[in-house]
Amino acid sequence: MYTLLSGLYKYMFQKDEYCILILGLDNAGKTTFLEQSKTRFNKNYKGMSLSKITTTVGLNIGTVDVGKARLMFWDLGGQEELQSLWDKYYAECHGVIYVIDSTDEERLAESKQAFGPWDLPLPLPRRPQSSAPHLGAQGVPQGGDGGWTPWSRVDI
Ligand SMILES: Nc1nc2c(ncn2[C@@H]2O[C@H](COP(=O)(O)OP(=O)(O)OP(=O)(O)O)[C@@H](O)[C@H]2O)c(=O)[nH]1
Ligand SMILES: [Mg+2]
Repeated sequence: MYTLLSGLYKYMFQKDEYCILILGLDNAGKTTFLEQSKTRFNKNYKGMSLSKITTTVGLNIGTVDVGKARLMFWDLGGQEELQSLWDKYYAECHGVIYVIDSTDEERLAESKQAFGPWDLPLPLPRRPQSSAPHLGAQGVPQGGDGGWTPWSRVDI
């Protein structure tokens, strides 16, 4: 009986959870985008002043509920020395938002390069999960394949 009721409860109220990476060069506007999304979609969220946002060292995590989906955004630091950490998150994410400051023409080539050398296979779309992957001490996803779909090569 308990199993039946808990299954029904989960079916009715549990949200499918998706992890979305927010990538892009430093100063591109990733954290600002995340804060704006949280303010727009989370009714009770009192957004922080955008002028207080400082460069991200590590990552910021933000959750936004949209209908039956829960989007967990991982906003990673974009500084050059932090870009080498990006690929640690690919296997655990369902999607990527790549932010470009279109007014910063001088850095467009750099932005393309940071996005471009993905000579790596990207994961296929993954099925949603009921709980977020475990993040280790440095905020990097830890262990286990979580039953994800195998990787497949995608050319950009
Ligand atoms: N005018 C304008 N300024 C923006 C916009 N988005 C972000 N900014 C400004 O750009 C600067 C950098 O924004 P962040 O959100 O910190 O950039 P980031 O990509 O998170 O940078 P890192 O954390 O260093 O990787 C801040 O001064 C923001 O106020 C935008 O849409 N328009
Ligand atoms: Mg940031």
